[in-house]
Amino acid sequence: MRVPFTKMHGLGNDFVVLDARTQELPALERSRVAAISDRQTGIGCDQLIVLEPSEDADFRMRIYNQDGGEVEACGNASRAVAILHGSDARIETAGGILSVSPAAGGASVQMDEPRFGWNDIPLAYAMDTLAMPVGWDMLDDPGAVNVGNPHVVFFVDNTDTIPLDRLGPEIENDPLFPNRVNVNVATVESRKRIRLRVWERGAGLTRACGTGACATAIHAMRRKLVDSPVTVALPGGELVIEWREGTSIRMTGPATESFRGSFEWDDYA
Ligand SMILES: N[C@H](CCC[C@H](N)C(=O)O)C(=O)O
Repeated sequence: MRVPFTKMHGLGNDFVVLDARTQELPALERSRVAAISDRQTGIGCDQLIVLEPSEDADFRMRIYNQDGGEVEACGNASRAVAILHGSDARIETAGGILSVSPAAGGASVQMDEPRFGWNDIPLAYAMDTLAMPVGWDMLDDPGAVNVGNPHVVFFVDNTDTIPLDRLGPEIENDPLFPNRVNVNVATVESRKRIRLRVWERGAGLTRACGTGACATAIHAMRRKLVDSPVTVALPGGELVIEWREGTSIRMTGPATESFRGSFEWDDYA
């Protein structure tokens, strides 16, 4: 079966988007997701995105990490799908309902309120998620935020000096995080600007992470280090995050359609 796809990215965090709203697709096994996502032997992407019909929203967006695992949220993909859809939409995800509005060259995304309870992240045992008494090597005193998916946030003097390729997987897979975790290392440059690098659960180092930018901005606001809105500068570019305690999160930034193609379903088992 020939399957059309759209290759997209948000600040270099890239996606293969399959539209199952009009074309029925067989179930996606982990191995097939990993094969399609593989940059050497497959099409290559950080996440595989599948659009489906929805009872509760305009459509549903399923998100699969490069390792084949299905997850709850993907901020950059939400903006990419918004421009693909071409008009305002409510999108159902496993992490909640999103409202997206495409604009010139990008989109803004309204997401559910963040959650901070230790068992909402989730963590394996109770602790204060605003100042967690844990550390790994030079990374300590983190915060944890769930923005549909789980994030841990460390503030450091200079993000470029952190060996995230080594510490990222160690923290991602630590038993403290029963669902694993996305690892954010951030430098607060001013009350209006944060620099961020992310080791993503199930995808590794990416050029940008939309939910990571949201989680990091919110944690910095909770610690009174930045104001809202704040600009988050990732290796791939900048996002603007707005949030007030007790309200939903708004993320605004670019998204791009790279190219369209098709593949033979049975080529990726
Ligand atoms: N790795 C993330 C999913 C993708 C998030 C990232 N690509 C974004 O833009 O939010 C997770 O396992 O929760």
